[in-house]
Amino acid sequence: MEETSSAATELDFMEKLGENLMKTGDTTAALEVFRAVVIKDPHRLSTVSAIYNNTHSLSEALVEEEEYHKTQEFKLYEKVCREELKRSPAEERHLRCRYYWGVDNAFVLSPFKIEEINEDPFVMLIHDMVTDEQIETIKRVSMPEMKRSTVRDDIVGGSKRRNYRISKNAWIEYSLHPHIEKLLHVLHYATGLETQFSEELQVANYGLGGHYEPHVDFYLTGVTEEYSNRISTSIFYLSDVEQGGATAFPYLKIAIKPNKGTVLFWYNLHRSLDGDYRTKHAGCPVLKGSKWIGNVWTHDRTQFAIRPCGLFRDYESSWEYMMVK
Ligand SMILES: O=C(O)CCC(=O)C(=O)O
Ligand SMILES: [Fe+2]
Repeated sequence: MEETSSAATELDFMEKLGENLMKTGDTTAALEVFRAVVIKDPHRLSTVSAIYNNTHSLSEALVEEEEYHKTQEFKLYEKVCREELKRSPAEERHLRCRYYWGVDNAFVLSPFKIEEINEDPFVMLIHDMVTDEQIETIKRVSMPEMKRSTVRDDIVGGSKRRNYRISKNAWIEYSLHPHIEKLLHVLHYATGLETQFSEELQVANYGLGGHYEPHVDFYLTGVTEEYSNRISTSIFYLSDVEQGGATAFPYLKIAIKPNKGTVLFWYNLHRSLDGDYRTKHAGCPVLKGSKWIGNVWTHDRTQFAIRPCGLFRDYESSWEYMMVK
């Protein structure tokens, strides 16, 4: 429904009020105001999330990382990395391992080995999906291009180096080699997603102590029809890691150990295409060995055949995870 201009002004005002409450440090009150805004106009979820996240980090700009390290979220992340916090067998009992013949039964002769990791948000592992030959090619072409990783700055734009992400990475075009092209092709058959709407392959390498602290992969700002959001993440594990280096989801209590050739897949967005904050995840510190991964971020354009939207906006279920406590 179109907003009338007076409703818009009221919502603008409420957003400003929320922002000011954030600056005074009263995040609980701010969130209440933000929630009221989103209930009135769900389309404002992305602006409200951006205000929330921006103000949050701006107010802590100087000591941001130290402050973050004191939060419950960070403690949760550390526990999940150390495997001190896991789901109980009861919580996992509905999850299955199964063979999947792929879209159009195209892989009936060599079905995908799917291990369901979580139902909602959906997370799965696809075992033995990448061959050693493909992995060698990916490493060979990306090695000379590897540079210290940066992160996108949603506040002032651009990218910068941050201590919360210590690794090297390179962006590789799929068309560079048939082995790399095949990754996308197979990913389509395994997931049903139109993988032509994917970013270039991001190859990353973490050395000893390398890590990537909790974050979401979806964009908080800058999403347009032209540049859509990251509906899914697929992490191609290109090496094993002797110790540490799991991909951890603090709120889901899941830590996935890298296993060479396996792909970890999850949806970042709700069916309503709102960001799902339950998917916050991290690369735990590498304690021994070296970790290689390839990231494929597929965008949400024309994915409705495989993932139609629901009847209702479903962002509510992940709202509380937006706030870093
Ligand atoms: O290293 C990992 O396991 C996670 C990497 C990640 O989350 C990312 O590159 O966005
Ligand atoms: Fe990520």
